[in-house]
Formats: sequence, C-alpha cells, structure tokens
Amino acid sequence: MTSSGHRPSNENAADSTRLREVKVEEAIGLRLAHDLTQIVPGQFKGCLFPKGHIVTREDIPKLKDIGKEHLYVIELAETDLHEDDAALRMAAALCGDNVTYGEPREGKVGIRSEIVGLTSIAAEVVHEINRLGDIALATVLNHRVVRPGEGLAATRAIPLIVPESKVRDAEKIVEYYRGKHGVAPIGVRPLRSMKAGMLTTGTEVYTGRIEDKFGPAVRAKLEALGSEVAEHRFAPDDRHTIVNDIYYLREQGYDMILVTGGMSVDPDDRTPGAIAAAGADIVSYGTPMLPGSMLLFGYLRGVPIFGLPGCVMYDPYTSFDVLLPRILAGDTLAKEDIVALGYGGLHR
Ligand SMILES: Nc1nc2c(c(=O)[nH]1)N[C@H]1C(S)=C(S)[C@@H](COP(=O)(O)OP(=O)(O)OC[C@H]3O[C@@H](n4cnc5c(N)ncnc54)[C@H](O)[C@@H]3O)O[C@H]1N2
Ligand code: MOO
Repeated sequence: MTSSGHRPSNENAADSTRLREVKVEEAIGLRLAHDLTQIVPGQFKGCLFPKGHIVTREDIPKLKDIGKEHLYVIELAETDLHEDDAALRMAAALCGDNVTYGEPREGKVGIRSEIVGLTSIAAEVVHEINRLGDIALATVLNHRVVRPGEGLAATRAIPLIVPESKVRDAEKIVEYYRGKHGVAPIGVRPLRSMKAGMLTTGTEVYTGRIEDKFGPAVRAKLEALGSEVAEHRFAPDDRHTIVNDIYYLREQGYDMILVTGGMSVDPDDRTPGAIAAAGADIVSYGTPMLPGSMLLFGYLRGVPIFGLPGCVMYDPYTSFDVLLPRILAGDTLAKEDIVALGYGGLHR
C-alpha cells in the first residue's frame, strides 16, 4: 500500500485522512479522491466519475477504458468529513420552515423554497459561519420574495476534506440562534391572502381625460402574491373627497388601504394630507428607495395604509414591492424598517 496522504501520516489507524492507492478491482465501495476525466477525441472530454464517487463493480471496465489500473481513494479520519457530508450537515442544521435542500454536488448543497413567501435569513448567523473558514454559506438577502423551487441559500465545503469540528462549530452557532429566537436561521415565511380597498386619486383620471393605469398595475402586484384588490374607487384631487373615501374603505373592513397618485409636490397633490387628516398614524412619508421615494406608509386604526406614488404603476420594482410582502407576511412596520431600505435601495 502506498500512502500519499495530503497530510503527513505513517500509521495505519485512520487518525488522519489519507489518500491510498488501490488496484481498480479492489476499489469497489471506496470513494474516489478526485474527478476522473475521460477524453475521446472529437467526441467527449469531461468528468467520467466525480470525486467522492463510490466505485461499483460496473465501473471497473470503464475505468480500465480510460487507462486506470490504480486509483486514489480516501481513507477518512474520524475527525474529518468529506466535502459532500460537510455541506449536507450544514444544510440540515440551517433549514427551517418551508425550505428544502437537495443532493450534494461537488461539495455544495442548495437550499430552496417550497412556497411563495418571504425569506427569513439571519445575517449574523451567515457572517459567523463564514468566519469559521473551510466552509461557506451564501444566501440571498433577507425579506425577499421567493417562489417554489427558487434557491435562497447554498452551503459549500471549500477543501475536499473538512475537519468535522468546523461543521460542529457551525451547528453550534445555529443551535444557539434557534434557542434564542425559536426559529431556524434560514426559512421562508408564508404570505397571507389579503383584501385591499383601493382609492385612485387624480382629477384627470376621475373625469375620464386619461385611462387609469394604476388599477391594473396594483392589481397585478397583489395577485402575484396571492392577494386581491377587493374594491377600487376613484376621487378627484380634492382633499375632503379623498378623506371621505378613505373613511368609506376603512368602514368596509379591508385588510389594507391603498391610495394612489397625488403623492409629490404639486399643489394638486392632496393624498399625503388626506391620509393624515383621515387620522392615520404616519410611520413614514418619504422612503429612502428609488423608485418609490414618495411612498407613504402608516396605520389607520391598525389597518396598513399606503400612499402610492406614480412610479408604482410604471416600475416593476419599487418600495411598494418591498413593503407589500412584509405586510402580507404579517410584519408590523416601524420607522426603522423604512430607514433600513436606503442602504442598497437604489434600483435605477
Ligand atoms: N419637483 C418634484 N417633482 C417630482 C417629485 C419631487 O419630489 N419633486 N417626485 C417625483 C416622483 S418620485 C414621482 S413617483 C412622481 C409622481 O408622483 P405622484 O404620485 O404625485 O403622481 P401624480 O402627480 O399624481 O401623477 C404623475 C403622473 O402620473 C399620471 N397618473 C397619476 N395617476 C394615474 C392613473 N391612475 N392612471 C394613469 N396615469 C396616472 C399623471 O397624470 C401624471 O402624468 O412625481 C415626481 N415629480
Ligand atoms: O417615488 Mo417616485 O415614487 O421615486 O419614482
């Protein structure tokens, strides 16, 4: 037996991981230490067997075809993990509600959403795990909408062999987070189906001078997330009328009130004043995100109320598209949630 370990070792016991050279006939059931490449000129060049592959009896003629009489196999020390097992253990530890993980491939395991929902990802856990070295965790940002099958994270082992202690350290970080917060660091929160009452302001629309474009745009945005505009009313740029229509929508008991247009600086822009006059607690008028900076968000007797600026009917991704799913996921938004949008909030 030739020992050509990637670490010094002259003992027989598996107290450190070694590469061992074996005859192909004797390699059945053992793991390949690296990818094996086949080249057939004019036809194929690629990986015939990936590293980590467990050799079977059927593989032997194929191995001989590519000139292999001997192979390197891994003898894992008890203190080490193969890259696939390391990535799998990390994924298993990290996954919470409504996510699933796939088979390991080249030391990587993908974590996917099972539902339409909002990502729930603990940034501090991601940072702590990535500080450990030898293992890596990459995720999308927190509070993003994901759809079934869409990836939101991937774990990866960096070397082929990873000290088991690294994975255990990652598991401890996750365990601590679960204990403190009662949820896993990576999950997806479902969206509730809500009924919105919508009021479109603008004399030019109310009088029929121009066709309404807000209705179809906002309806599509809600429907894409499993909610609906249950009623759509129209008002001219008159503050008193807008206030009364807001009262009306509130009385209907809708889960959310959306008031569109008239959100900026023109003398005919009455919407922010009307929302305030209707008695809403304004969380924020003005949002540090572009597009959607003129958005207003507040609560009218506990019911979320949005003032939606013109860009919402025009741009596919605005501050409304960021905040709406938060409401559907059941979050109560505070000023700090709006403030946090600015960093990374330029989308033009
Ligand atoms: N000097 C400034 N100008 C603008 C500012 C600003 O801060 N200072 N903000 C800009 C931003 S951001 C936006 S967004 C727009 C629009 O804001 P508004 O919500 O006030 O929009 P309106 O003035 O009501 O209308 C703008 C435009 O869109 C048409 N419109 C409105 N509603 C409908 C509808 N339901 N269907 C079809 N078209 C509609 C309206 O006729 C106007 O043409 O303001 C920037 N300007
Ligand atoms: O708010 Mo405008 O609402 O940024 O494009």
